[in-house]
Amino acid sequence: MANAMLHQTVGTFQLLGNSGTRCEIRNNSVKLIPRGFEVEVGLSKRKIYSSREWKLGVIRASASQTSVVDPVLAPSNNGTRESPTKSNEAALILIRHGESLWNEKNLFTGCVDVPLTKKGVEEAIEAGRRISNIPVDMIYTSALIRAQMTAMLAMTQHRRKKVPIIMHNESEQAKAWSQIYSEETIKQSIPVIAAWQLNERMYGELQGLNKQETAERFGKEKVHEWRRSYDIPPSNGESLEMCAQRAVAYFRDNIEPQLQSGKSVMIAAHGNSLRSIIMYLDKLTSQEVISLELSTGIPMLYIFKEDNFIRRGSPVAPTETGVYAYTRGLARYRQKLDEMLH
Ligand SMILES: O=C(O)[C@@H](CO)OP(=O)(O)O
Repeated sequence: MANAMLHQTVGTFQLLGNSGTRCEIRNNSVKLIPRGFEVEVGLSKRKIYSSREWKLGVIRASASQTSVVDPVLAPSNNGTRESPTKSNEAALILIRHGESLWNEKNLFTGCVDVPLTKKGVEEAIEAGRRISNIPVDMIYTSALIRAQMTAMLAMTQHRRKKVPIIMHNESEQAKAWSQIYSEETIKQSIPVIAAWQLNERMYGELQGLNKQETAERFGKEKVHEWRRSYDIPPSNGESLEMCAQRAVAYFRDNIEPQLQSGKSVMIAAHGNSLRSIIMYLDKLTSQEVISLELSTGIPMLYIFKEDNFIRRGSPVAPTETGVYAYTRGLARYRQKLDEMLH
C-alpha cells in the first residue's frame, strides 16, 4: 500500500477475515466483497457492510495515510454525490425554530435574539427524530440563537451521527482558528452556516410588545395587516416583501447551488423568513402567502430535482414508510443507514 497523492486511487488492499484474501480494485470500484470482512487501508480499518454498496465505494489515499470513502456519500460514477440519489436529486428540509421564550409570552420578537423554551427544545428534538433518516449535507440557520438551537438539537437525533460544525467566516482570524486538519474528520462533519439574511423579519417598533395588547390598542385588523399583509411594514420594520427580498436572494445565491450540486440541505429559520422562501419554492402569489402559517418545530420536506422543488409535506416519524416511498433515493439512503448501523 504505497503512499499516494490526495484522492489518488490505490491498486490493492488487504481483506482481513477468515480467508485473508487479497483483492484487486478495478475501475475505481471494489467488487464482490463478502459481508463482514474488514478492509485495511493504510492505517485505518473499516468493516464492509454489504458488497453492493462497495461497488460504488472508491478507496482514496492521502499523502501519509489511505482512507476509505464513506459508502453513503461516495461519489457515483458520474462524479456527483450519492445523496440521496445519483441523479442530482437532493433533499431540502425547512424547520421553523421551536417555541421561544417570547412566543410563550406572546411578544413580537422579530430580530430580538431570544432562546427556546423547554417546550421549544422538545419540539426541536422531535423534529430531529422525524428527519433522522433524511440526508443532511449542509445546514443553514439564521444568525439568531433560537434557529441555531433548533438545528443543533434536531441533529442530535440524526442516525448518521455526523457532527454539525458552525463555520466562522466573520474574519480571516476566525476562519483560520477554526480550521480542521483531518480529511476524515471533515467527512464526518456537517458545515453549519449562519446567515443574518435568514433572520426573522425585523418587526420595527412592535418588537417586545405584547400581540394581544397591541391588537386591543390599535385594533385587530390593523395588527393583522402588520402581521400578515405582504407589503405593509410596521413602523420602522420590514414587510414580508422586504424580508423576502433578502431571504430569497440568499436562498437563490447560496443554497440553491448546493442543492444543484446534489447536496441535501436543512434550513432552520423563522416564521416569516421561511414563509417568504416557501412563497418562492411553491410559486405562491402575494395573496396566497397571506394565509400561510407555519407551526414551530415542524420539519417540511422538499425534493429538489431537475431544477424543480417538489413539496413532500412533513415527515411524520422515522418509521413512517410513506415518507421514504417519496423517492427511491431517500429509501436507499435509509437502507444504507440501516445497514451501517446494524
Ligand atoms: O413575533 C415574531 O417575530 C413573529 C413570529 O413569532 O410573529 P408573527 O406571528 O406576527 O409573524
